[in-house]
Amino acid sequence: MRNTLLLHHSQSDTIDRVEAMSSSSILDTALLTPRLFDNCMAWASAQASTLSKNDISGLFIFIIFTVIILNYFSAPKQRLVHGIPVIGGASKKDRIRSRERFRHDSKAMLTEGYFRNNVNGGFFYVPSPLGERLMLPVRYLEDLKTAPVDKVDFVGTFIEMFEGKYTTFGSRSTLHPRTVKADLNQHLPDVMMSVQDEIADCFDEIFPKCSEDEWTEMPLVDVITRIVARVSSRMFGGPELSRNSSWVAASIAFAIDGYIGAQKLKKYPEFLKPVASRLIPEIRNLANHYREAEKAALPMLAERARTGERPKDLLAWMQDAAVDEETDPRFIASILLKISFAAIHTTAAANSQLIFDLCAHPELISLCREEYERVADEDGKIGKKGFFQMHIMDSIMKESQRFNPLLLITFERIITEDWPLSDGFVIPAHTNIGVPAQAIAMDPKLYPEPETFDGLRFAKLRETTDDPATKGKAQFVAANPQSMAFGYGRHACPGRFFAGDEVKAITTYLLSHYHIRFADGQNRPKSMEVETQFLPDHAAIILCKKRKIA
Ligand code: HEM
Repeated sequence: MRNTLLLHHSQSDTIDRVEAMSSSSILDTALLTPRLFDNCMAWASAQASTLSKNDISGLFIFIIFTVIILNYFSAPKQRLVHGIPVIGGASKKDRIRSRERFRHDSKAMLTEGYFRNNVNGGFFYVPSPLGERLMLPVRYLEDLKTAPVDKVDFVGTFIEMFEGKYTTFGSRSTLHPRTVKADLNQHLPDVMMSVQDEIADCFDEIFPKCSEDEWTEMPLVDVITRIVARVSSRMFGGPELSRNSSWVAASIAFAIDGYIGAQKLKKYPEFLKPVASRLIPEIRNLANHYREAEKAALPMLAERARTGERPKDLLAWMQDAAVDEETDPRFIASILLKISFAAIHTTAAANSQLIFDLCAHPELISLCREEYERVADEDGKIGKKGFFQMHIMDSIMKESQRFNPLLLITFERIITEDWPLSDGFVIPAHTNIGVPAQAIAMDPKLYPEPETFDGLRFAKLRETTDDPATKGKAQFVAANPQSMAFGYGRHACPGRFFAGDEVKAITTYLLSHYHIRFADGQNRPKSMEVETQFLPDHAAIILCKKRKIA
């Protein structure tokens, strides 16, 4: 998910920061700051040489006690609005139990909240390890979609979710959203041409070798993630970057290490995190990934600065668009990792879910193949018009995402000061807000027979209406109050147009060259709930066989 990533600082010192971690954090937080903790520790160490063993133990107990007290009194307290239902019960005991439940049963809690309260325009709280999240009825999205970022904070949610103070996840730089919006989306047709070359190479090199006669087992999510990482790297920095296997490995591992590291760190109380973060191997690995990003990007940036060469890739657009501290090549290299976090696992998840759905509904596969034959150019590639004409594939992708979006909650924001809505309701400061995206997608008022997977649902809608707005809303890339998988408003995913074409191109290549199916008796793998995330089953295997192409 997600996601823009990195702290607000002159990011040239990212590696040092990860290594020295908390010593110079500039993130303001009402929780105990790492600096305070480090200062305490430094002072204690200085004193230790002159003290006895008993004195030292006493000193440490005193420091930890002081820290806990400071932490308690300085932590921002969430104020619950009286009268808004809390899923699982409003008493303190119930909320503590529900916060735990949210870790693995979030979908049911959000469904319960939405269909009992929100569907008719009511708010509800869903307890989670981050506190009681306030779920908003979508009519309030208009009040919030362009709110100032310091009052309705998007990046803060990543910093909280991924322990950004220690993992560096969560960037307040706008360089990458800016360039994705302004440059990538504008040059998408050109980019997609080279991306399709990369896909063919990826299938040759990464996809398991299959015969035409026997079915071969394939761990789908792993293979697709490696393909998406390479294909995305082609867009980030051309063939030089996509063929750099150390970079590609780092771009995949960065997200995994950051994610696992954050999960491990969450088990510690706030005041121990500055120390614990230095001991968690995954968080320590992040510094290596930054080094790898610099090793890959710095020579490319230097060469391009020397020759004035400007290939059509994100690295070049970022180099041109960078201002002030963003112009530091080490900063640009670090942003490459942030954008790969936003782009790779998100797209790989959507693509894997789509392939699971195609295996579960094999009748759709032949429709996709026929559609590809209709829209492909003579050389087999898909052009701008062709991508747009792929209504069937687009529809299946959207239906697949309706059932299995990557995020159960989107439009996640932290309200930093009391924020009045247009009807006078005030969201209290320090509230995490969001919209239950997956529950909305199952609302029968919006989607008739929502529990039925109808791959052609959106294609039929596009064919049976003359209304351009309805046609637009039926597209995979639509971001509106009924389709919240890509968020909404000022931060709605700017990479969704690339992601949509990338998934179409990868899946079309797969279907044209291979047969796919589940093993006999195998059901569609269920997604895994991890708090707000709804992840494709990484252990699931599908079968594939090379197609005989006449
Ligand atoms: C199917 C794949 C993807 C999904 C499901 C997805 C989902 C999202 C979501 C839910 C948000 C937050 C929106 C909000 O809260 O309003 C977001 C933001 C973002 N996404 Fe994506 N994303 C995907 C692919 C990509 C790709 C391929 C890129 C880059 C090329 C990308 C770049 C970004 C960026 C930069 C942001 C932050 C925007 C900002 O700071 O204003 N995403 N994405």
